[in-house]
Amino acid sequence: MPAISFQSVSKVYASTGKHAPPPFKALDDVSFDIEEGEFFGLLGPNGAGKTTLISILAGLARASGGRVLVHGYDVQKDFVAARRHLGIVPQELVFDPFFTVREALRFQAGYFGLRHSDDWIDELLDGLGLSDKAGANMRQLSGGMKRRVLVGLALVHKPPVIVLDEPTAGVDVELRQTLWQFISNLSRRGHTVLLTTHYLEEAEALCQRIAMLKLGRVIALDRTSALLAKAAAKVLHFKTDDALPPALAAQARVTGRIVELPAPMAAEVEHHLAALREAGVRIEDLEIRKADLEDVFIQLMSGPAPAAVPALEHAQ
Ligand SMILES: Nc1ncnc2c1ncn2[C@@H]1O[C@H](COP(=O)(O)OP(=O)(O)OP(=O)(O)O)[C@@H](O)[C@H]1O
Repeated sequence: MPAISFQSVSKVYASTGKHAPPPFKALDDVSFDIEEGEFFGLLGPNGAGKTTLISILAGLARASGGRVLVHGYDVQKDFVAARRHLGIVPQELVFDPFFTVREALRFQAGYFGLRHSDDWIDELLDGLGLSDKAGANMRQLSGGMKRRVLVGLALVHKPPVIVLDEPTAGVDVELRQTLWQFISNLSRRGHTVLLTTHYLEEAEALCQRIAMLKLGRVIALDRTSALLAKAAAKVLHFKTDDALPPALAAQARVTGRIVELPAPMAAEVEHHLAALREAGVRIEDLEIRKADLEDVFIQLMSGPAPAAVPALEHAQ
């Protein structure tokens, strides 16, 4: 049985009020399964529908169509059982300012009906580097520490499925490392992890499979290694102050003076260099590097309007 099963999920945000925008389809027939024990990445640009999908999974929003199962429990019909299997680390820093860290964790454990959870709470505090802050009031914590507490709160009932919605947005390198070490440990212990992130190198390093969403549809779903293999084999990286010839400009990723040009076949490296020479483009600091997940992401996101990936391809 999959840990999470999204089955033809759609979401239309209704138009509310007189001057409101028309109804908006944020998710369109999203279907895929996440297997037990998988570390799974959900990627997509701003507005792709990631948070909407996670809100439906968490029971915070209702799907307009389709259904979502967690360990076989429907998130709407069997909300309590489904929720018990889920630990959700939200994007927003929401917390109760009146509790200490330990009190907040105990309170959350009680909410899930767990009474003797102090050993686990100590392990969580230790793993998240919060032991010395256990008695601190939530108001006294830095933003990064509050985020660690949110992770603790999500895990206090030992859920088999952990969902992290952009957990490292605006977080320093040290916390990112602590967090990933901790989550990777849980993954090794058999927990299922669903991660949404904008840091593609994070997804590349951690996730076994990745789904990419664009305008509410799944446009790619595969093992991370297979997605990388589909990417351009090489990327030309250089600096220039000159305009690129139109044929190359259409394929290039330009950031200020830096240009990156995908070259799926070795021969294209030569071809690109010849085209640049012919157009009189002066280049500096040329490097030829291997493609990474960011290249795949950009290729897919800049492609034509999405066609959904057939549901049958989703099985592992
Ligand atoms: N309550 C709402 N009412 C109307 N439209 C909404 C609502 N919430 C989200 N949307 C729209 O649905 C689309 C998907 O939003 P969503 O927040 O799920 O995207 P996302 O992939 O999580 O983006 P981000 O990476 O910016 O967090 C967006 O176009 C957004 O404007």
